[in-house]
Amino acid sequence: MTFHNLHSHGFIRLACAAPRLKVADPGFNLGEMLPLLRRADDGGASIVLFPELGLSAYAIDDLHMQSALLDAVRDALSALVEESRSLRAVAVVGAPLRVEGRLFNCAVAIHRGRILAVVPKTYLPNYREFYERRQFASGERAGITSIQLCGQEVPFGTDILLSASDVPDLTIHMEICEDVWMPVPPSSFAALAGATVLLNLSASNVTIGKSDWRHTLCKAHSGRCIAAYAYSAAGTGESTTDLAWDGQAMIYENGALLAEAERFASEPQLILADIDLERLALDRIRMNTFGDNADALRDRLAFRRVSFALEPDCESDLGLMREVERFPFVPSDDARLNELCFEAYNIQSHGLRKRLESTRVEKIVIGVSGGLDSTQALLVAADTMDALGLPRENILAYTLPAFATSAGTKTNAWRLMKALGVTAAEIDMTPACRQMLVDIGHPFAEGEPVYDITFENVQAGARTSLLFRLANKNNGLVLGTGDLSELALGWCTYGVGDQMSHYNVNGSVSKTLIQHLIRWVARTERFGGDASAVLLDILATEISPELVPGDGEGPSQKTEDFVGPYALQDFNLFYITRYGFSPSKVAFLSHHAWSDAARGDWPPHMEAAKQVAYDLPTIKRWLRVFVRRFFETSQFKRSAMPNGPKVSSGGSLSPRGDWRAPSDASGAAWLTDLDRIPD
Ligand SMILES: Nc1ncnc2c1ncn2[C@@H]1O[C@H](COP(=O)(O)OP(=O)(O)OC[C@H]2O[C@@H]([n+]3cccc(C(=O)O)c3)[C@H](O)[C@@H]2O)[C@@H](O)[C@H]1O
Ligand SMILES: Nc1ncnc2c1ncn2[C@@H]1O[C@H](COP(=O)(O)OP(=O)(O)OP(=O)(O)O)[C@@H](O)[C@H]1O
Ligand SMILES: NC(=O)CC[C@H](N)C(=O)O
Repeated sequence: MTFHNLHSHGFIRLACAAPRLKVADPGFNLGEMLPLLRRADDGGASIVLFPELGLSAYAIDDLHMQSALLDAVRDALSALVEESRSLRAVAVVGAPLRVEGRLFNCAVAIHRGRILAVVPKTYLPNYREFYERRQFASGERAGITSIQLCGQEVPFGTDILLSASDVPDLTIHMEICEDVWMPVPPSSFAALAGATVLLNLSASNVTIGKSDWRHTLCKAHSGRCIAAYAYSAAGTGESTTDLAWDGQAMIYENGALLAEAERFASEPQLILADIDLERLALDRIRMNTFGDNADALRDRLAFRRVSFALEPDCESDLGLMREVERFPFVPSDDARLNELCFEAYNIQSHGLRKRLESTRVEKIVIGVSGGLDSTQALLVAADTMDALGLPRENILAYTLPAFATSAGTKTNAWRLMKALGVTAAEIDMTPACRQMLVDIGHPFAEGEPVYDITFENVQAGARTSLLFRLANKNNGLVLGTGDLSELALGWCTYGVGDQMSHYNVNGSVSKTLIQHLIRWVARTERFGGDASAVLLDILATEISPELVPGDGEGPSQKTEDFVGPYALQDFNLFYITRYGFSPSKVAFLSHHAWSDAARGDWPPHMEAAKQVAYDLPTIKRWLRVFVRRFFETSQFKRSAMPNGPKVSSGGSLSPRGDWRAPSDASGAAWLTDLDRIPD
């Protein structure tokens, strides 16, 4: 398997086809299906789903009981079986089939000349415009386990799953239209029994608003089942004697819409999307109650498994047919980003509000550097005071310059504190830091330009020590500012340093999101025009801890030169901690998200200069830094982190919350996997 092939990373390509159709003309209908099937197969699809009763057409009423029609369906099926010999994909088609004197509305799965299974529809609608029971029998209690079809002995029943022997986690279930409109669809049991790809062959006539309802069903069902759910409904050509058809086809994965066909199209429709089977399997492991639910319903999960070797193309670069956002914490859709910013601020500020109320402490002490994190924490603090009806003067904000503080950040710190109306003060940290450097015999005290970790941490420590004592003196809480990305990388000074506080509102907010939160406050002018102006200046400032003196031309320490671009590190952080993906898979995804600056949407209002691309070697280089720092050197900092609210999914590293890990682990397994990424 090659790195650039999607099958190497737990993906499988799924297609939904909505072909043109003629009423009661199986020969014509097969002729329309085949080109779509071949197109999907050429495009790397492993499963191609067609609509309910697609060979005969759905709305043909009593014509379903005509021998000539049923024979023509069998002939078309035989032809399809022959055609499938030259294809890799599993074709799933709908057909009316006579079995032991009854007629069933069936899904037929065909792969390389073999009919894998026939699954009859369970729930036959017989209300309002539907009359299926007049022609069909339900497959639920048919008592038939296999049938003869096209010269083959074929498993038959509603209790069948198709399991690929050569693709991990690929288990397919088929159900038919009405089946998913039930309170408990057959696919619920299939998912609990291990099916990851749930297929629905549908013929759902359209009425106003019905499309939304189908979306709701598929979205919720795919999420509830932690599965892919593909839905392909009959469209152009179905009989309009009494009804109309829109050909709605869609593919969902765990609540997210991956692809959707044009409705009411005059041309045949084919949609493809790549399903992340590994992600589904990992999420089912993580969500322990999924397994509990299976245990509780064990007597309903007696499925027969039909095993087959899919033999997908594992060598070619087939691309990746799903959108991978560059910023997993920052949506590129403006409306969603607005909503997310609103929620993030409220979560942060509600967390702090509760802590102040329960401690009966009414003051906050915070160090304001003019950088991003302390700005965000200060904005949250101001919001919290407003919500509690306390004066903003209760925020005791300090700017604490030392050896490396630049005029620019200090000016911005002052402008921000003034614009927000908090109690502002400046304390020069240089004498205290110099004294400690003298006391510990550091060469800097002798005038030598030694700017090592000790030199840096003396400053971070002195600031923290001072803030805690100011909190004692003023009966306040020290508000932490360190963000999620810094925590992941261990980019903070432990203990007596910025790692510690009484309560930290930023611990679950990534650096890439913080930038947008600040921009959102600036744009919405929540704190007035003066505040907005300084916020935009802060956003334009280079990210630096300002612990090592510069040469007057900007900071000497650019954080991203050390730990890598936060854009990439937040990507790594999200996929490694939220899903548990291996580094090589993260690199594969990151390459799709980041290799071409012109592909896909960027978050709104993002500076053009930041809209850059990263090649695979760069991605690999910084991923190695992430793996080393995250797994090997910084867990002890997270094991002792202060309290603070979880803000985003995939955004908590609290040992009391989402992330429990040993502080003395080896990163060897991740580093070995990293070597799978080509240079
Ligand atoms: N597993 C483990 N369990 C317990 N203790 C462990 C440990 N591994 C190391 N240690 C101890 O911890 C020490 C390392 O931790 P620590 O003292 O924090 O020091 P360290 O992580 O080496 O340095 C702090 C880094 O954070 C950067 N920083 C500081 C402040 C703010 C920002 C910012 O941009 O926001 C960045 C700073 O530039 C520097 O690179 C080791 O020397 C060792 O004594
Ligand atoms: N000059 C300063 N004055 C006051 N507080 C400071 C100063 N420098 C650092 N701090 C405190 O230490 C924390 C960590 O410092 P650091 O400079 O790394 O973060 P930041 O400037 O807030 O944000 P960023 O990491 O994005 O630059 C700050 O958030 C702030 O609370
Ligand atoms: N074919 C079907 O099972 C159609 C029934 C489904 N409830 C619908 O309205 O579309």
